[in-house]
Amino acid sequence: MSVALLWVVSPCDVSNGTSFMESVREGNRFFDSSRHRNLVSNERINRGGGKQTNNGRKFSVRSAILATPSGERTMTSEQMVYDVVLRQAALVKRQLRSTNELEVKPDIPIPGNLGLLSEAYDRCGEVCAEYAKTFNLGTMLMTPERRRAIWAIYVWCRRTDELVDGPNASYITPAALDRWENRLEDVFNGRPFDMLDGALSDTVSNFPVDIQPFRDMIEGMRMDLRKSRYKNFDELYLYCYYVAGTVGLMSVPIMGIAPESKATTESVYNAALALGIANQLTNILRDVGEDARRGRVYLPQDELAQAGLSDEDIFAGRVTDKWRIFMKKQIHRARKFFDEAEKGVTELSSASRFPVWASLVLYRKILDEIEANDYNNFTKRAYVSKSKQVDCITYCICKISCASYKTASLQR
Ligand SMILES: CC(C)=CCC/C(C)=C/CC/C(C)=C/CC/C(C)=C/[C@@H]1[C@@H](COP(=O)(O)OP(=O)(O)O)[C@]1(C)CC/C=C(\C)CC/C=C(\C)CCC=C(C)C
Repeated sequence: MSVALLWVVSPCDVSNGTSFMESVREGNRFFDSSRHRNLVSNERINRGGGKQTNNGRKFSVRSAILATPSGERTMTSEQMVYDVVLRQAALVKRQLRSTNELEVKPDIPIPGNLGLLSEAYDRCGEVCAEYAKTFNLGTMLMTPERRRAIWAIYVWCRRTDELVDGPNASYITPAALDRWENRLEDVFNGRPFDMLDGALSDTVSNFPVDIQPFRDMIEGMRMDLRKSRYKNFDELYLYCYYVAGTVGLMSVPIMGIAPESKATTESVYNAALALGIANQLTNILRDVGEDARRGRVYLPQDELAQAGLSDEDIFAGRVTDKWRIFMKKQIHRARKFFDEAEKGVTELSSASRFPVWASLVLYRKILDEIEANDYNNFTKRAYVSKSKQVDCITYCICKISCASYKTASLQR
């Protein structure tokens, strides 16, 4: 399956890492960039200039995130990430204010043989259907424009993750990630390299999506290359934001906030961030054994030490009482993030709620399964059975129907 996706990632990338790098370096060769640059600048004018800021040129959150010149951090990870949340929320609000303006949007030219935007989106849909069946099913409730935009984002995230987690991961260097980031900048500047990038280029020109979460996801991949231990939860939080919280921030501008929602835009984005963090923490707790076999320990080192545990205990894979107590605390923390996320789901546009609920409920259930395995996440993979998945989905449908009923009665 991964090989199939890598082909989708870039047909010339499969054989070895060098051709991947070549492809990134020569990313614009199919493209008439001068023509497109004009089209993009026209588009910006049509949108009242909002897009310029959207594409991230005016701010550099990265430098805020990292450090002072002396190398010391001045804020916690949570504070720094909240900056990105505020930025994305501000962008959405700006776009809302300018929605009355007439938009004449040029098509993004798609490189490659097929040439058509709709085919590019169809290919994204196929990848989604292959890799994320349940989620893909949920997207069927969304409007066609939203559904295909979410597909395009999904595919970009999957390709980014495959760079460090796929079969060619050993070829990936920080320089290759830099090239992937350059290619991302090209996507946001309307200069896609391949058809899948083309779908994303079109998406980001249609929806108020900020580039920063995309850059930050690549930063998470860099972190994965250079780091295999996390000193404390602050460090882990930043990693979880990079690789998963970003997905929440990328998705909400597409899914949309319900017009009747009274919640602030910031609070909805915060909930989206929380869902990403909760999912990633859960993923980490489920995969402790698997990660340890790759020499990785994502659990906060200071909390392990406080619990009287060390990396050696993890590598030995012994489920002791100390481990159970430690795990209970970690699970408790992940659930808190799910609770935070729940508050945002009902604020999303009605057609987007179902896939989000489904992903929240199914992922949260993994925590119950870790408990049911008596905290043995070394040799047992917590897994939600098909019948439990059906129960979860039924629960989501009920929850959504109740919420819609309540809203309808309030409006009457
Ligand atoms: C409806 C929905 C879930 C939309 C998200 C669609 C989307 C763009 C997904 C991209 C996911 C992806 C490929 C991310 C790459 C990095 C990565 C692998 C992150 C881990 C996901 C699990 O993936 P994996 O396939 O490895 O998992 P399994 O091993 O198969 O279990 C993550 C753990 C995190 C993914 C993060 C999310 C899905 C966050 C979603 C948040 C929202 C959609 C915001 C919802 C809004 C509110 C207000 C709550």
